[in-house]
Amino acid sequence: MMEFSKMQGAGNDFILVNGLKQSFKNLSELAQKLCDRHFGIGADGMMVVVPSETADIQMIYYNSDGSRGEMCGNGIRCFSRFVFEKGIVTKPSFKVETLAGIKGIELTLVDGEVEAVAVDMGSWNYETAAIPVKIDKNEFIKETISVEGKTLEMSAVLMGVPHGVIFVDEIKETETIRLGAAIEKMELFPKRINVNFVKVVNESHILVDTWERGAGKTLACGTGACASVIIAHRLGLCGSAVNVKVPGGELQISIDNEHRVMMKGKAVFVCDGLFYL
Ligand SMILES: N[C@@H](CCC[C@H](N)C(=O)O)C(=O)O
Repeated sequence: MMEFSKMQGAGNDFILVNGLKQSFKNLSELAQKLCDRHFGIGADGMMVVVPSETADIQMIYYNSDGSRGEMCGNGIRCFSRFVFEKGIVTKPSFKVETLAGIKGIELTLVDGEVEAVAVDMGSWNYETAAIPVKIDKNEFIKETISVEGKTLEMSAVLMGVPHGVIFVDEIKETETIRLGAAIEKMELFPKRINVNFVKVVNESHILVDTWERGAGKTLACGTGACASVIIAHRLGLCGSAVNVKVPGGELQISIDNEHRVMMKGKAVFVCDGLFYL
């Protein structure tokens, strides 16, 4: 038996495991087992708490298909509330090591309760070699792709994990699923890619629907919300402080003068339990 917590951030749901108390042989298999919505608990991803030599604590992230993700925006907010409320980290401002670097966390406490979590997501990278995109160009901005009989304009950015952003007049969930699934696995993206369909409402409000690499269509994607704002801002479609509405809730994203992205949103406990291995 193993102890777990289930949490969600804007409907992006996760299983959290304290790796300081329990050790596991194969985390990829464990993630697939726990995240299975029929035979397991059900979640978009799994996070394990492990010690860090360079930050206050380290987050290991796996997608529901068992692949490792370098970073997870909604996940790190849940992870931060988890380590604070379980007494693993005792201060409301701390640092979390991820495969995409060290992220600064600021918990908003109201009457001792974590009301919101702000994350300094760091900077982004447009270089095609870093994202990666298999194309003979330095950046992948407003490029034409053909998929499932459609011609689309897409931009890509690395926001800890690879993201594609496509602006649309209307978000259609069926299209997010049909096109997202096909784009994720295009040869153009050798490490696969997350795909965000974005409708700009005005310069401070956008709607985002995401197909996640390794997890499929989810109700929210934190890094995807950041990537969507970064690209929309670069193309002059929105300002530097944006409210992002996703199917499962809302996130506040802002870009500062030093090219750092800040993300703020909720992190909610669903339940604690024991899982039969
Ligand atoms: N849900 C996420 C992103 C999780 C990782 C992603 N699926 C990948 O493997 O790139 C978020 O909130 O950022």
